[in-house]
Amino acid sequence: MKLNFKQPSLGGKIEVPGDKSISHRSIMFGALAEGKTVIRHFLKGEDCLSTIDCFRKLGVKIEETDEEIIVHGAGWDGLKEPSSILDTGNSGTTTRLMLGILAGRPFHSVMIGDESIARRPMDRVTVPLASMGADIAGRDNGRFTPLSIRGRKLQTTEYKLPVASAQVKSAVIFAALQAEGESVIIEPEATRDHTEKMIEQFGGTVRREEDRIIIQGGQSFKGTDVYVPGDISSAAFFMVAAAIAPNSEIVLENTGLNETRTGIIDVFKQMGADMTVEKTSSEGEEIGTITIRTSNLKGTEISGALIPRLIDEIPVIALLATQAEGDTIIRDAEELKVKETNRIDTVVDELKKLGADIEATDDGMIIRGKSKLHGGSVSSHGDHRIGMVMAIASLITDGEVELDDHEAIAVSYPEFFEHLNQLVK
Ligand SMILES: O=C(O)C1=C[C@@H](OP(=O)(O)O)[C@@H](O)[C@H](O)C1
Ligand SMILES: C=C(OP(=O)(O)O)C(=O)O
Repeated sequence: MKLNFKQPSLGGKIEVPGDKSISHRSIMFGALAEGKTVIRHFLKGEDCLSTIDCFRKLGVKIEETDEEIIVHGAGWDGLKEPSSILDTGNSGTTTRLMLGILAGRPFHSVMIGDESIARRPMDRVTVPLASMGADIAGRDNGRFTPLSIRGRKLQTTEYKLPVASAQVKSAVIFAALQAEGESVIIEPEATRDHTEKMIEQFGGTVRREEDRIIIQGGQSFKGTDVYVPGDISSAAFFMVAAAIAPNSEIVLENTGLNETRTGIIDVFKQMGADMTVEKTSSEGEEIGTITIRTSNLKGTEISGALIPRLIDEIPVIALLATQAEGDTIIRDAEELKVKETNRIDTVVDELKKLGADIEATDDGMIIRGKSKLHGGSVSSHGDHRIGMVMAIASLITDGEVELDDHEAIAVSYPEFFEHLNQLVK
């Protein structure tokens, strides 16, 4: 795809598509609940469509209209042995969370994903699940897909997460919900808490005591209505676009503002961005409006507890940092190496092709600011977020950007180019 924007300004108002993490979980809880769940503003990205497809193969009736997804749950026992392989596509969230569900169901299932999923570590989930009695086999001792799950009765656990990962936490929560008695999950650093919030929304209970999440097994859930807020991880691309393009001001309505996800807002503030954030609803998931204008940015340091709160936004923050005054240093972000691609390497390599002064480190990157970017040929490497970073970069390049494999963007943001063209003046 050729991108030739001639350094435009951005203006206007959009609502980004539904949050990916919440969309996945709404299908999962809807399937496990008894009765009907109606989901509005669901993300129809490829990853969430993979989740729908897997639950249909497990015997759950799911209807799709333009406005709503309707899940007809029949409780935990409503899931049936699938007669074909569950294909999780490109989605780590689908693969890992479903392992926690399937480990405790009384049937056999097989899971496979795409080439990227086949490289991503699954032992971070299969090891704690095995300690609860799960029987999961896979390539390289259960480290990689394809995985075969023989569902069994599970025991409770007290598990301290070795990595800050909401996917691992959520998989263990789904397993703990099926065990008899109380399980404790200890989280050294807070990660997104959509699973915990959704347990309550579907009529269950979960206790949080500092870094301990306490789950009572044997809970059942009741179908409900879910509104999925806009995905702040998708909004991030246009926040960066408006901050770095000249004479710009854009408004992003109904964006999710869950505290465990708003690290990017903290970074924008640290960098001195011209931005306002207004909360419009605080029931369940917080929602609000973000307004962002062309900004004079300064470099910053991003590390520690902030990392899990903006993990998927780091590639686009790297682009933002190329336009700031001074250096930006990102540390403690090794997790980027096990995403759809090694995102430290892909973002550094691709931004360099456009003239950015950026260097990979063991656990992050160093970006020197005020780079003048030029055109060039780049690739998403099949990673949706890298594809969107390069498309946003093309707004400020002197010359055309040729983006290979832009189709990957449909994984999390099918309307991305439509929204981009709408905002470009
Ligand atoms: O739980 C989730 O929905 C997600 C958790 C994060 O992954 P990790 O748990 O691997 O950090 C994030 O990168 C991913 O996009 C979605
Ligand atoms: C890492 C991501 O997703 P997942 O782990 O679900 O593939 C992402 O969306 O950036």
